Amino acid sequence: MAIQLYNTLTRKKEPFIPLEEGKVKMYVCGPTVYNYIHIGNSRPAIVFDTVRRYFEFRGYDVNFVSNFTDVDDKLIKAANELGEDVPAIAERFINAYFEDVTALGCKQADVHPRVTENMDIIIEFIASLIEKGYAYEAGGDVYYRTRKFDGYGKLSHQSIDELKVGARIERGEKKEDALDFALWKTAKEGEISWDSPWGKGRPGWHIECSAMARKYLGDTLDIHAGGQDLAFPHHENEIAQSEALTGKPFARYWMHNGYINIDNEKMSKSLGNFVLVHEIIKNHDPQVLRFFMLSVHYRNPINYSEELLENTRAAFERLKTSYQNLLHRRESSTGLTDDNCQWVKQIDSLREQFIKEMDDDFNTANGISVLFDLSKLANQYLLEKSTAVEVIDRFAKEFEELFEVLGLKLGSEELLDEEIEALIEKRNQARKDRDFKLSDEIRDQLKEMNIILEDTPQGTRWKRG
Ligand SMILES: Nc1ncnc2c1ncn2[C@@H]1O[C@H](COP(=O)(O)OP(=O)(O)OP(=O)(O)O)[C@@H](O)[C@H]1O
Ligand SMILES: [Zn+2]
Repeated sequence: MAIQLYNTLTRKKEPFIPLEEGKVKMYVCGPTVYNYIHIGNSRPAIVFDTVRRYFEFRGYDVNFVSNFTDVDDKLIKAANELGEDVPAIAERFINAYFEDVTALGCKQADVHPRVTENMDIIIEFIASLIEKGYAYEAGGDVYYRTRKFDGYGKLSHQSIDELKVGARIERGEKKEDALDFALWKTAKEGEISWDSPWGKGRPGWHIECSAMARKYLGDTLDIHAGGQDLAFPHHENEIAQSEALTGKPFARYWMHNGYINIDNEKMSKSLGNFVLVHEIIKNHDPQVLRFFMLSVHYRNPINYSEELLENTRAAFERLKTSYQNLLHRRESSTGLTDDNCQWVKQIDSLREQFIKEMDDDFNTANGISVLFDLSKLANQYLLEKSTAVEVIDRFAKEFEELFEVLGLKLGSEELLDEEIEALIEKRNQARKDRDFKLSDEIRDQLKEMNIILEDTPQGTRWKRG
């Protein structure tokens, strides 16, 4: 069966049918790089990285493009406030973005295009829209003629008349109609700018994605994605721009992630109720944050609190401990045992269950439940008197593959200090009990994780090797 995904455009779950067999062309709106990302901003990064990984796991070749908005009003404002220039700020926060999302287990996109490096195609795009009558110049600005585009409102399911109610013409704007939006903004004195047929200025926010998505993925994409707040007006405007230019559907499937809230309010920079990823990962394993995020279906809201994050840590550790215990047991395991088939069958059926859950609109929450079932099954197996290498390996491989799909690491290199100390405590107890086999096993386990023990008269000391 095909992967089913919820399409904001049709408000239905639909089977995913790629434009080109075996391929997925996917564009995710990236950050405006004027600050560190907060936990809310990290949700689309984690969610759509997982979507990409899952498509790859199911054998698709994914072309994944995610932009950086490296010039816009917010960046210009930040530059003025900090007394720095826009490119310096953008560079700093692009680096910070990579650092944060890499820590969260996100792979780099195939292309991370930047607005400032694509000015030529953006200007060309706007010029073509003017030529076709979908845009007009007014005093150095260029606006999109919203009413001219028939399907306007189809993504956010609003009619032009409903939209008209909320629309205003701000002072100084030279729009023909309150619904029109800016494609090009004339530069104010001293502002960063680029030459264009309409004078010095910079592009509006929406046009950049239409132009860059087209350059890297073509006229029609399989999937276009971003946070729920982007559906309107950003994505609605992207559709208007792209479809007016090409006459073809811009994206076949639109995916939107739900909000991270704090006290039931959207986490956002403007409300000031945000927690930066950069800060939180100083005291919390970033993998736990990823696990936390994936424990909820991507379209549901998450009410964030540090306490909740802390609670998921124990659950995540339980999964990893099962895996570690399997690896340990491998050495003392034998060849085939009589009931191998039974266990392998059960593992197979859990794998199938995981795929079924993920095929259903990337239900990572249920996928993670299946991982807990796998862990329970593994723990049960480890209670058997004798265990077979073959079964242990099968369990271990399943853990490794399914963790990889979710971008989670089983790696012991992330052992926290407390975990190391707990293992040392366990080893001390084993030595008191004169269980030298166990105490040596723990020493070896720690050694494998690059932790070196030193027994001194004052007790056991440890260091990372
Ligand atoms: N609280 C949130 N929960 C989930 N996704 C969010 C949240 N806030 C922003 N996003 C998403 O983060 C991505 C990056 O957005 P962008 O850099 O434009 O953030 P922003 O709009 O400046 O953030 P803010 O909303 O805090 O002002 C977008 O896909 C956006 O939808
Ligand atoms: Zn966009």
